[in-house]
Amino acid sequence: MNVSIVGSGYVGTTVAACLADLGHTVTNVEIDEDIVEAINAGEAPIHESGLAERIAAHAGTTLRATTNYEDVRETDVTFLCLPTPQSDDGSLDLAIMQAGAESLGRALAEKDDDHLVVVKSTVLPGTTEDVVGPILEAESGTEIGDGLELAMNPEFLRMGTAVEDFLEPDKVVFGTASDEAPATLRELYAPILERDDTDLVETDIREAELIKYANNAFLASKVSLVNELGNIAREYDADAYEVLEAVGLDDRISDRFMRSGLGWGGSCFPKDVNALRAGAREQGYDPELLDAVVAVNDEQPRRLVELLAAHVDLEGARIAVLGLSFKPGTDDIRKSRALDVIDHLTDRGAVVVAFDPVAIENVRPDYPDIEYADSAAGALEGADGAVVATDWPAFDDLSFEGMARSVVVDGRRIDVDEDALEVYEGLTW
Ligand SMILES: NC(=O)C1=CN([C@@H]2O[C@H](COP(=O)(O)OP(=O)(O)OC[C@H]3O[C@@H](n4cnc5c(N)ncnc54)[C@H](O)[C@@H]3O)[C@@H](O)[C@H]2O)C=CC1
Ligand SMILES: O=C(O)[C@H]1O[C@H](OP(=O)(O)OP(=O)(O)OC[C@H]2O[C@@H](n3ccc(=O)[nH]c3=O)[C@H](O)[C@@H]2O)[C@H](O)[C@@H](O)[C@@H]1O
Repeated sequence: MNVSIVGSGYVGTTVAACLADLGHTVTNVEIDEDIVEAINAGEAPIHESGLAERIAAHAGTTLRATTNYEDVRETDVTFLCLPTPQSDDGSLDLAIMQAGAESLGRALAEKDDDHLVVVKSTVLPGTTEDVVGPILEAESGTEIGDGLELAMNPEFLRMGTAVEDFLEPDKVVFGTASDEAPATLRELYAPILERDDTDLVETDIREAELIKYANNAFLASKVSLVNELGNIAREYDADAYEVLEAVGLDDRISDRFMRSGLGWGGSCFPKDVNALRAGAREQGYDPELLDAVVAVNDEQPRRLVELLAAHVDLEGARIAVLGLSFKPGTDDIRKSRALDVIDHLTDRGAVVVAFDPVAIENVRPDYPDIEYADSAAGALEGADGAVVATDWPAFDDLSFEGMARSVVVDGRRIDVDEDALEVYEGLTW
């Protein structure tokens, strides 16, 4: 099938490369010329395992990128993979989606054949039909249902394992409002749907939109609940990891997303939980539980720094921060809990020396006044204390030798030889 993908970030680039791998012909429409150039040169514009080789294999044949929206006319289906960030008040900001829909609609005005537009971005219920649809109709001069079809197909991939998650998902969700769209989507996803482990959910557009938010809200809530239980466990001098490992043996609960500590960050959970809270309020419902989920998450970095302050006078102290990315396996620092830890430390007068295997250059512009080290050992050298903010595997079994005082507060439960340290505190154990 001939497919166009608007927006070539984490989702758009991954989906494009994977669809090309499944045998489709794919055009990425992207406003960033550097990204377009990279893809056309056969290079991955972002770091994701398995992505570079797929782009290299298909670029120039069945995969190409362009800044020209008119190229969508050569395709049968367009996926919108544009950012849906949060506004200052936490609500969903649709400005980029609206601009993208306008450009797409204008390009489709000159197309005679039928076209299917699929929203893949995370959007609140009603956005596809009440915002994107009317813009497409107005700009293209074609009515939905009469040459133009709409569908919603949320994406559940995680950063760091994006390719694997897209090609081997637990579920695929199609939200449609016509008879033709499901058949087209089934054909497009055929090899993925043929897997025994992939469930297909076919539903209406509103449900598909909400499934995505409910999914993220559930996972973020699970981690906040695990953190609250971890905080309580610590008060009782109990080990939350042992407790929750046992709890996770219950099939109804599962052992995944059970790691307590510094909390959840990233470009998705924070903005999506906030958009759902703001959207719920707009609909007249007060989402008290989701408010608490965010409140618990926001407290964990402060709690970590309090634990350290119980052992080290932070004013003027040299503190190593190990890990900056919002989780291991990525250089993404958006809403990383590590940044909150750094803010609390510097507010209390500490001298921060940070290390991360890949994310330092993303942090430096916003934090030019802290120190950065080339290695974990370099960050620890002469430090009066250390905090673990990201569970990079490379931090397991680290030697904390060289610290002025080996006081370590761990927010992520890495493997540590506690007996070799003066003080070792786990945030929730
Ligand atoms: N990053 C992730 O792991 C996941 C993200 N999502 C959702 O997918 C959507 C996209 O997210 P990401 O790929 O992370 O965003 P991103 O920010 O990585 O990429 C978006 C791309 O769109 C481009 N763009 C902006 N305006 C444009 C326009 N008018 N025309 C063409 N291109 C334009 C940007 O230059 C950028 O390359 C969001 O709604 C997000 O919530 C869903 C599942 C996973
Ligand atoms: O909507 C999205 O964009 C994506 O958001 C998350 O994916 P991602 O943000 O890449 O990362 P996760 O692996 O879910 O981790 C999110 C945060 O939760 C934290 N976490 C996760 C699991 C856990 O047990 N404990 C924990 O603190 C991580 O450290 C990280 O900060 C979801 O897992 C994806 O399914 C979804 O598609």
